[in-house]
Amino acid sequence: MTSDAAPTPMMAQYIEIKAANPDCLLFYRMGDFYELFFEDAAEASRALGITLTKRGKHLGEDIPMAGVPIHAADDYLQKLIALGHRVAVCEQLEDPAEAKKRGAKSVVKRDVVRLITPGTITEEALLEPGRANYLMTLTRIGGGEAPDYALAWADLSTGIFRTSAVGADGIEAEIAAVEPSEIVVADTLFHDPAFAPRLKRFGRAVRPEPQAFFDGATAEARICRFFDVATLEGLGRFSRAELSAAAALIAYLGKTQLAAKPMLERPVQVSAGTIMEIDPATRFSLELTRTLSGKRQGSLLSTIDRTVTGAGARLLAARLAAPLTDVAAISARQDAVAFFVDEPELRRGLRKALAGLPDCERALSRLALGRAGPRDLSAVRDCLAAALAVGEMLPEDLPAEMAACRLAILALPRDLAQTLASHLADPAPALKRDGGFVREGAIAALDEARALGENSRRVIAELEARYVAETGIRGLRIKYNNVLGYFVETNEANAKVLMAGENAATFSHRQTMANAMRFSTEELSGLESRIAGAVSEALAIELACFDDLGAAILDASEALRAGAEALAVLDVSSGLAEMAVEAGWTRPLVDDSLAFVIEGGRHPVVEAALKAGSGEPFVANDCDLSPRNGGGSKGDGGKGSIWLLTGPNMGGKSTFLRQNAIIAVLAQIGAFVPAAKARIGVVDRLFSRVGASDDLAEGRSTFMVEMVETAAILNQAGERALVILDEIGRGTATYDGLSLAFATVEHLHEANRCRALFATHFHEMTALAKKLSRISNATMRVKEYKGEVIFLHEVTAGVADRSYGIQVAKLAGLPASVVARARHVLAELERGGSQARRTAFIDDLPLFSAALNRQEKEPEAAAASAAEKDASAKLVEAIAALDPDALSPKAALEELYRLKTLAKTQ
Ligand SMILES: Nc1ncnc2c1ncn2[C@@H]1O[C@H](COP(=O)(O)OP(=O)(O)OP(=O)(O)O)[C@@H](O)[C@H]1O
Repeated sequence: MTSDAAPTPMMAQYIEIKAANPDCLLFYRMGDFYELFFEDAAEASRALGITLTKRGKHLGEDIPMAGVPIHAADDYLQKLIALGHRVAVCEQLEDPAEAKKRGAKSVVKRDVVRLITPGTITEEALLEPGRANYLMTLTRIGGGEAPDYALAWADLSTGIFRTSAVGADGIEAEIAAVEPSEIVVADTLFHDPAFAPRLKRFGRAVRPEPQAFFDGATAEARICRFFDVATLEGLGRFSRAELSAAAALIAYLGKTQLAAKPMLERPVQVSAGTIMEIDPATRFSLELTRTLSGKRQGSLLSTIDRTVTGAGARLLAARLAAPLTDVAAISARQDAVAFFVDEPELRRGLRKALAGLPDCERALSRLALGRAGPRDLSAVRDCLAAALAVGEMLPEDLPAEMAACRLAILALPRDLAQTLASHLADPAPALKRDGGFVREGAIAALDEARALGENSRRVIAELEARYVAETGIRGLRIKYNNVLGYFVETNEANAKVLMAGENAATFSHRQTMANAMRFSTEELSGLESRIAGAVSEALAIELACFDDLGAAILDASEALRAGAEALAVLDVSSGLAEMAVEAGWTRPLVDDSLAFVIEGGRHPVVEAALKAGSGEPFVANDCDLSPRNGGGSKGDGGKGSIWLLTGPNMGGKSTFLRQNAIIAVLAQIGAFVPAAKARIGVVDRLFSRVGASDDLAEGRSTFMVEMVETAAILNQAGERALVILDEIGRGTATYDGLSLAFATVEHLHEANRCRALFATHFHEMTALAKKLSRISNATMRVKEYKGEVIFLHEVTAGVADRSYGIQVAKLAGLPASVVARARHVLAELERGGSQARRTAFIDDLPLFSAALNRQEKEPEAAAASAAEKDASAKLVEAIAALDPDALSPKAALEELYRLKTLAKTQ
């Protein structure tokens, strides 16, 4: 390296730190900015639209640089994280003055204090209020035929920590239910060609880390160390895979949070079988949390969400992602909703008390991580006050779930609430570094220091007036800047007065400016140190108060968390009650039977959309998939029924299918449902295949995706499953499709024996109702009026007489000539007859005859192709050229062979 190529000490430090964090954008702290260099600068400039500049040279080349000011860093971080970047935050670890003491050229000590990754953010500005932000680890233990898998997930911003052992088949379903922002897997699993394709669907969220993070042998010890316990026995019986996943999560937190220790609750096991399994395709097609186009607005969650706090919205999302299967637990939740339905006054009062509350759970997490500001303290204060007010509202006699909430609220520390209320100013500033967040009158010493600061300012004003009087200079001013501190300023002409005679002893010259001169005086310096002392003393008192309040909050964190959770539960229950009252929902009966009876069911999202749009009413429909002889478990009674639904396009089939699945989901999260009456025997697994989707990223066509998903259903659905299938087999040739649809329904009936809804355009299938005992036909009613079709959206028993596809096509704006032509073809086809006759009809039709003529002529045309003509001509020529008389017998034989070869080439 030549001397001009040697990096400056600072650049050498940068390069070293960057080398240790190669996969992150490095935010390198320099004064009031985070600077980025080299490729990082170019990337950040592209992603954030910030200016790319340069600073010095490295190896003879300019060093690209881009910077973001500290105060705006959160906004920039948010964008980078949303784009899938990871950011290493490198801070100055000492005062620059300290570094200077070591020598003029020494560099301020810096190091990375935190890696910001999508799954580990905690800042309010980077998080969505109503959405949990999960970091997840996936572990595989044991090779061979049957390895064990487990997941662990945690929300750093709220402290939730869960583990779950999963079967190999259920991994994607469980990941989809949690919707993590980041999934950490061992690099060996990440690169395993047999497993890697399964991770592909989660895209950039998946992150490989060293296998050592997942080491099973040290897992338990690592977890115990983190929670400072001697054994995990009291927490449940975790499988080895679960321990490995939980320990890996803790290891990853160590790597990203470095010194700071997040406040996680002890891990809670989510045991298989307690939650309705819903695979990713079903979640997608039912639009539970996102619409088919990926938006939150318009999903089931956004339609039913009447919560008024961020924590409530998160809890509702979590409940919707994991409907229960335990009847008692469902009924306990229903009791709470029912209570709020019956108590409108209390519901309103409670929702008013909770509305707009800050996020206490997230404030607590930031406090534990040492990243809190004054507003986090005031968030705790406000939540505590609201919780205590809610506690007053709640009567003693409550359903179990609410009674538990009330107990948690009553256990909240009232003295802390008082301390916070009496100490914190309102509103609080965002940053603690400038003080101003402690209320006047809270701490006597602080009031004194502040008064001194204030007084000193008054004394300065008095001093200025005195100097003016004494010197007779009216333009004399006392000013302040960071370099000189307080100083006296006059213009040049007046300065002479200050420098002459007696004045010269008082005013000592400090600085000459373009049109002013600056002086200091002893009195002024004395005052200045008194003021500075008072201000810094006041700040020190405030910061100490911040620490004390923070420590007091953390001491009570368990109770506070429980209280915050209680408020979230009350928010969800009262929100669901609000929804139920607003939209006329009812409490479903959920039991252990196999019943599935919905009377007057509605699709909440379509109904809301109709209301907001055309204002048309939604037509309610019944559905009954119960076993034929009641809900028993013997004989036919133990097997669910199947409805075969036919009807016109746009008739409302998909809506009907989906609404029944959605009602089952709502019932099992403990909500009321959009139906006049409903009885649902617990559904343990929900499958929905509605609508087509390509999976081009994985190289699968629409039909292939449909078959893969159908295969999953037929292989996995047990008798407690609910299966919704829409137009299976439509993506291939008619007969193939029809045969597949037939076989699928037969399999559902005979092998899976589950409750199912099956919509189809193959009217031939309705014959199955005669053959299979638990199949019924249902259809969407339509009316025809003057050749137009009117959709009644009404489901009735029976079979659709036709599909009305052409009428729908006309509504869609197909050219009139095409519609007329299609009617004509249809009429001919419907005249029926044998396949041969039908083909003959079609052949007679003008368009088809044209096509046919072309087809018939095609063989001739082919025969007359140039190449063939050439070959025949050659053969004729060769025969003509022969002179049999002139040939010996041997030559004649040779000629014969030659002709034969010529003929073969034709
Ligand atoms: N019960 C209902 N009451 C009122 N309007 C409805 C009802 N069901 C469906 N609709 C309206 O009809 C439209 C079409 O419904 P849907 O997509 O369910 O039809 P479909 O029979 O599945 O059609 P296709 O066979 O073409 O997929 C919906 O977007 C909605 O506006």
